[in-house]
Amino acid sequence: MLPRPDFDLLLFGASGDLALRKLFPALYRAHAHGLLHPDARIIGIGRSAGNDHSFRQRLNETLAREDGHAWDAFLRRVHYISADLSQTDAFSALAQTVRPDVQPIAYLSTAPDLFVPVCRGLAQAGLSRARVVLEKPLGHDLASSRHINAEVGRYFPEAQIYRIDHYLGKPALQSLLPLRFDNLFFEPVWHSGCVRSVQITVAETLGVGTRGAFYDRTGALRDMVQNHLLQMLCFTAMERPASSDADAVRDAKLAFLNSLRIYRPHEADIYAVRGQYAGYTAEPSVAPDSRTETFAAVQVVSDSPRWAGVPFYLRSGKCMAQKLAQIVVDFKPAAALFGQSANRLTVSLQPDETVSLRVAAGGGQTGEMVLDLAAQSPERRMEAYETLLLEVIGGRLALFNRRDELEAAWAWATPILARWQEPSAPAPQIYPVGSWGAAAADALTARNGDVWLPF
Ligand SMILES: NC(=O)C1=CN([C@@H]2O[C@H](COP(=O)(O)OP(=O)(O)OC[C@H]3O[C@@H](n4cnc5c(N)ncnc54)[C@H](OP(=O)(O)O)[C@@H]3O)[C@@H](O)[C@H]2O)C=CC1
Ligand SMILES: O=C1O[C@H](COP(=O)(O)O)[C@@H](O)[C@H](O)[C@H]1O
Repeated sequence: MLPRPDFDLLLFGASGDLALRKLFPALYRAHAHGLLHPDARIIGIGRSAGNDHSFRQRLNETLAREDGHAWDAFLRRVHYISADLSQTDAFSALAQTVRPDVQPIAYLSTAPDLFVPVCRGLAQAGLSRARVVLEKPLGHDLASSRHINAEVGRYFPEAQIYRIDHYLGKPALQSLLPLRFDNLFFEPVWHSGCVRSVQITVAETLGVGTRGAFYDRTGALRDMVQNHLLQMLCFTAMERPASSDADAVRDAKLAFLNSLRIYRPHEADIYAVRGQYAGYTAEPSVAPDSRTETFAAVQVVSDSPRWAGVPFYLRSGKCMAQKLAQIVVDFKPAAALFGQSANRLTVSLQPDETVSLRVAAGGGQTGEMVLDLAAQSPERRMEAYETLLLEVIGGRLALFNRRDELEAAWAWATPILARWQEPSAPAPQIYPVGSWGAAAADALTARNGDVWLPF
């Protein structure tokens, strides 16, 4: 077992949706499996009034667990402070609650407009040794992301900043690196000579639910594509890193992101499609005339020599037919001798965690070789947020985004977003709930003689 360092976690936004739905359950699971130091504390901070007792009661009501002993012990770790983080005087009292001899961790599960005031407040209150965890979205375009990064960088060095993309905590995505780089079977054919196309789909069945106010300002390209899908693409298409160190992997991702073609407005109209599910504008806190996209599909082009001419298709949306996240690498057919066949490698992140390879089996037959990652794993599969929280506690940066990577991703996404702001841009195409998104996305693949896979 890895060492279990002691810590005080200042969880900003503790009363919010993400903290209650994902972060506290993840911390509880880590606790219940004995992965937290016995003295480690979680100090929740929110604007709502409350104290340790009332907040524990709230957790009890929201997240009650059956196994009473572990849950009670977990609740004893949890404290709550009510503070208005936009006020500079909030921080000295917070800093005094942190034990001087343990690692402070500040997890900012708040809107990004609080990132700078909180970082400034923490540093001025003497907590500049804290590790700082920043939730996405870090800004809403390249300029705002640069601004936040520059401001946060005035108070904390890059080595203490953990920018979350929870897809990097998904085990099947992590499996992609050893799959590619540690197997002689794959790396030699991982290039435009053998790969016909790459497709990445992250589809959700639910709509925006209670997050309409946030989502309507955000949209699918910012919410999912700029971060989760581009990270999946980086793992799929980056060059071999010089080593497995955090910075070597981040250097390789950065180089790939810098190879992506930045679209001019007329190219955005050709290569990017947006859609909106029917009924979206009637959702709570959504503008009745909203043009926000709940579905985005983009053909990405890399100018790296490895990928010359290979289309990368990305799509993501809400209210789609199925909840799934997968990467499909579609290989070119070999010159036919016994009948034509093309291999296809599918890495499924969810709902199943599998790697499937379609192979020709002779006599015109093709079959799937399926590796069930979850069934094969001798260890408990952790949910992404548990993995990432344990990485922060352990001080390991490899699964977090570096500033330059994030800005390269924004540099790619921002011109498309800017085009979509223009009145002359094609409006989002309405798609039926339970479908595969805007039909116009089919034109992206059809143009190259492809279809969205595997449907
Ligand atoms: N929810 C999700 O599924 C995901 C969210 N995220 C990101 O995580 C962040 C948090 O999201 P979410 O939990 O949904 O947001 P919520 O709006 O549900 O929660 C915001 C939290 O911030 C607190 N807060 C707001 N203003 C202040 C203030 N002035 N002083 C002190 N506390 C304040 C709120 O306190 P109070 O409620 O007490 O007023 C609440 O705890 C956002 O950046 C979001 O984009 C990222 C991925 C998924
Ligand atoms: O970051 C986000 O991700 C979730 C989807 O995450 P998943 O792990 O359930 O696939 C998405 O619903 C949310 O809108 C977005 O902010």
